[in-house]
Order: sequence, then structure tokens, then C-alpha cells
Amino acid sequence: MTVSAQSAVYPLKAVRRPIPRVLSIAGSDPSGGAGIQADLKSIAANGGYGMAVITALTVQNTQGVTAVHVPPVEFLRQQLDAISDDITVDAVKIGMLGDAAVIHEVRRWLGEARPAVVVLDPVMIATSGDRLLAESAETALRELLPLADLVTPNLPELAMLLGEPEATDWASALEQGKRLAAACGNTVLVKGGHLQGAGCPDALVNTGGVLSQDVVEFAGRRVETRNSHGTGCSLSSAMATAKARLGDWESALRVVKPWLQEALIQSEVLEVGKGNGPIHHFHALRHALQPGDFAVRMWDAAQTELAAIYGLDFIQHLQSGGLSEAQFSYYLSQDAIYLNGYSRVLARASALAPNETEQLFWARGSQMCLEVESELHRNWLSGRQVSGELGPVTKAYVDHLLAASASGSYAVLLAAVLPCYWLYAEVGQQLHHGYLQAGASDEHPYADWLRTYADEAFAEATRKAIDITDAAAQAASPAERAAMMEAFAQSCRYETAFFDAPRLHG
Ligand SMILES: Nc1ncnc2c1ncn2[C@@H]1O[C@H](COP(=O)(O)OP(=O)(O)O)[C@@H](O)[C@H]1O
Ligand SMILES: Cc1ncc(COP(=O)(O)OP(=O)(O)O)c(N)n1
Repeated sequence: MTVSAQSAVYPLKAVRRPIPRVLSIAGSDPSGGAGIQADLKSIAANGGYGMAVITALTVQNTQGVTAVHVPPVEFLRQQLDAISDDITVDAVKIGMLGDAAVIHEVRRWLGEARPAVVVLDPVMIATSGDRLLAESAETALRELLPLADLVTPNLPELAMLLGEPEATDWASALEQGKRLAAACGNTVLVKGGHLQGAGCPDALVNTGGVLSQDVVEFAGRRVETRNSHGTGCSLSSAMATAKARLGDWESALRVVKPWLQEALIQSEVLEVGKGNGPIHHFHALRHALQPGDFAVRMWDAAQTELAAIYGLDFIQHLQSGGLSEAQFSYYLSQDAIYLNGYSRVLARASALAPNETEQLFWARGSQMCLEVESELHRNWLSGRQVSGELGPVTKAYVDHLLAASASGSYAVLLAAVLPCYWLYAEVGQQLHHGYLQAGASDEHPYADWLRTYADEAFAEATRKAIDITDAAAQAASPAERAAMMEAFAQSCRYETAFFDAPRLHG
């Protein structure tokens, strides 16, 4: 028996360039939405290493192009040679070329360097209507087309290259795509961006049998936005990158089209310029959570429940002293039962803790719950007429905590236990403050209880519990963070229900 490079049971894909080295030969857009600036972002966002040789400088923003400067072609050639003499170029994207001299120089270089993948975006006129290619250079550009593997004209460019009127419907656009592909002997990416309607399709067209069929269509929804500056540049450089990574044009467009669609959808967050703004190339990048960020999110999520708690009869009557003895006793008895369950859950947090400091913190919390429970029985419940039966809210709350503890996620468990620290400490401070402001009378029937709320040790433990939960969120995956928020919000709701339970069940 021999060991084979291929698995007999699993068809391994051929190894391709994991991070392709992609060169953009294009003009500069100082506003960053199109040209080489867009290409470099697009290449990086699609998993490539980007390089750029600048053909022309434009004076441009989101409102249009006001000037173009084409540097000497000798200097362009030096840049191209500097790259190909040193670096293996896995794919090239060609964009704005400016004039015929630049086109000839790029053509000569392509003939010598022979990069494996060449995508040509035949940039002629910007969406703003400004010329990016001298009229006299159109013939030279047509002659360059056969040197590309993929050509990506928009509909006005497709018409111009064929010398035909611009297509106004998708079927005619595809027919034009076929004619151009046949004439150039390569693949044409026909783009539906300039059509009207709710859809925005694209299609790969090749009449030479290279694709799975002559026309491979990719449906897409039109995004309602003005921010389409540089979509053509971004698409062509993304295609060059994805082709080098994935091996064929169809696989490439299958990943690039949804990426571009999302970049258009998310473009609003960038707020760049007063005209046609850029797309959001890095929409998939989530910013790393900073210390304190998750605590803020939890605090925001707790606001509705805190407001509800402050509005409860139980809290207002506890504050004023008008709370019935029966309701207060019910609350104390359920608190004692709850603390016993809560203690077990904190012991589980201690067992899951990643380090000794946190292990000790939760173990101390667990022990403290049992001490407070026995204190409740010794000092507050003895002599009171209470049933000691498990109430429905207490049961539901403890069941929720046990479920979080059974999830096996330390972070989710902490998010579930935190409201009992945080909301209780907040409510306690408010009640204590109100009691002091009202004169801290010894005559208040719940004076002894209200005084216990000012416990600084508990406030300190709460701050520590928030810090630990916040740090656990930083280490958690996005899905785990979502589960944390869910667990936290549910416990907040139970905190409200717990304070309201004496009214309903007491
Ligand atoms: N409003 C839009 N919604 C969704 N996709 C769009 C939109 N505008 C353009 N696209 C996509 O952007 C890419 C570039 O299209 P197009 O606008 O036709 O080219 P260019 O930017 O070269 O003028 C294509 O994949 C097209 O489908
Ligand atoms: C420097 C530069 N190159 C190309 C373009 C055209 O960009 P494109 O992606 O074709 O689309 P619009 O920006 O015209 O919508 C450009 N503007 N600048």
C-alpha cells in the first residue's frame, strides 16, 4: 500500500494561492472611492495582497473629476518593472489608462511579464460624466482587450467598444456581451448597474466553452443608494483577487457579488462627501470590543427594566413605608429560596472560571449567598408568618440561571447572573438614598432593611462582577455575545418580576 497525495474518500480541492499578490494598474482617486485607492481596499477585503502602479492622477471627489495628470510613461514602465522584477504577480487588474501612450506601455509590459490572470476594466467615462480616457485612445484600448482574460465594461463602455447604441434592457446587454466576448476571445462580465428596475443582475459571458454555459447569470437586488462611486473599480479588482484564490470566474463572482451588494448596503455608515459616496469595502470587519464596551451595551439593555422596577408598587411602597407586612414577608421568603439556588449557580461559575482570581471571586459570592440566606432566616423570617413555598417567579428565575449554567459557556452564565448584582445594587442605592433624603427616620417600618442597602462591599463586588463579565465578552465569539445579551436581558426581566411577585403571589 502507498500513501497518495489525494484522499480516496474526500475530493480535496487543488491548492491555490491563499493570499494572492494582486497588482492594480490604475489611476488615483484622492477621495478614496475609486481608482487604485478602491482597488487596494477591495483586494484586501477579498483576501489578497494589493500592489499599485499609478497610471494617472485625478483631481476628484464624490462630486466629480476636475483635472487629470498623466505622468511620463517612462516612469510608469519603471514602476511596472520594479514590481515584476521582484514579485510574482498572481493577478493584474487594469483600470484607468488615461491616454494611448500609457495603453501601449502597459501592453508591452503585459507581453513580457505575462501575469497569470488579467482583468481589464475599460474605464472611459466616470459616472459623473467626466472623461478618464482621451477620445483618441479608444482604438488603442480596443486593441488591448484580447490581452485580458476578463473584461468588465459597464453598459455605456460595452456599447462604445462595439460601436453600437447602449443597451437599455438586460437581454440586449447580454447579446452585446456575447459579441464582445467572441470578438476578443475572452470572458466578458456584463454588468446591470446602469439599467433601471429592482434587480441588478450581472453575467459572465464566454462563447468559447470556458464557462459552464455561454452565459452564466447572477441575479442581484438593486440597492437604493447614491453611494455607487467606484463600484466598477471595486468589482474588477475583487474579481482578479477571487479568481487567483478560487481558480475560476464563476466561483469568483459567486463570492464577490454578495460582498459588493453588502458594501453598497453598508455604505451609508461611511458618510463620505456630498455627492456619490464610496462603498464600504470592509463591511465584514467587526471592530474588536474594547474594555467597557459590553458593559455599556448591558447597561443600555437594562434601562427599560430598571424604569419598570422603579415604577412598581412594591418598590414605591417599600420606599414610603406603606408596603404591607404580608408582601414584605413574601419577598423575604422568596429571596431566601432564590439565594440558595443562586449560590449553586455562582459555584458553577467558579468551577468554569478561567483563572484562580475569578474562581475565588465567584466562590466567595456563592458562600456569601448562603450566609445572607441564613441571616434572612435568623433575623428577618423568624417570627414572621411565611409559607416558605417556592413561588412561580422564583422558580422561573432559578430555572433560567440553571439553564445558563448548563449551557457550558462561562460568559453566558456570567451575563445571566449579573443582573442580580447590578440591578439589585442600583435599586438598593436608590432606595437607600430616598430613605436618607426623607430624614432616615427610625419610625420607618422598613428602616433596618433600607439601611442594609448601602453596603459598600456589595457595590464593590458588583463592580468586579461587571468587569469580569465585560472581559468574558471580549474573549467571546459574536454568537456567544448575542447569547450573553439574551441571557442578561432575560435575567433583567426576572428581576422586575421578582419585585412584583409579592403583589401577585404574596
Ligand atoms: N444600486 C446597485 N445595487 C446593487 N448593485 C449595484 C448597484 N449599482 C451597481 N451595482 C453593481 O456594481 C457593479 C458595477 O456595476 P456598474 O454600475 O454597471 O459599473 P460601473 O461602476 O463600471 O459603472 C456590478 O456588479 C453591478 O451589478
Ligand atoms: C481614478 C479613477 N478610476 C476609475 C474611475 C471610475 O470608477 P468606476 O468604478 O468605473 O465608477 P464611477 O466611480 O465612475 O461610478 C474613477 N472615477 N476614477
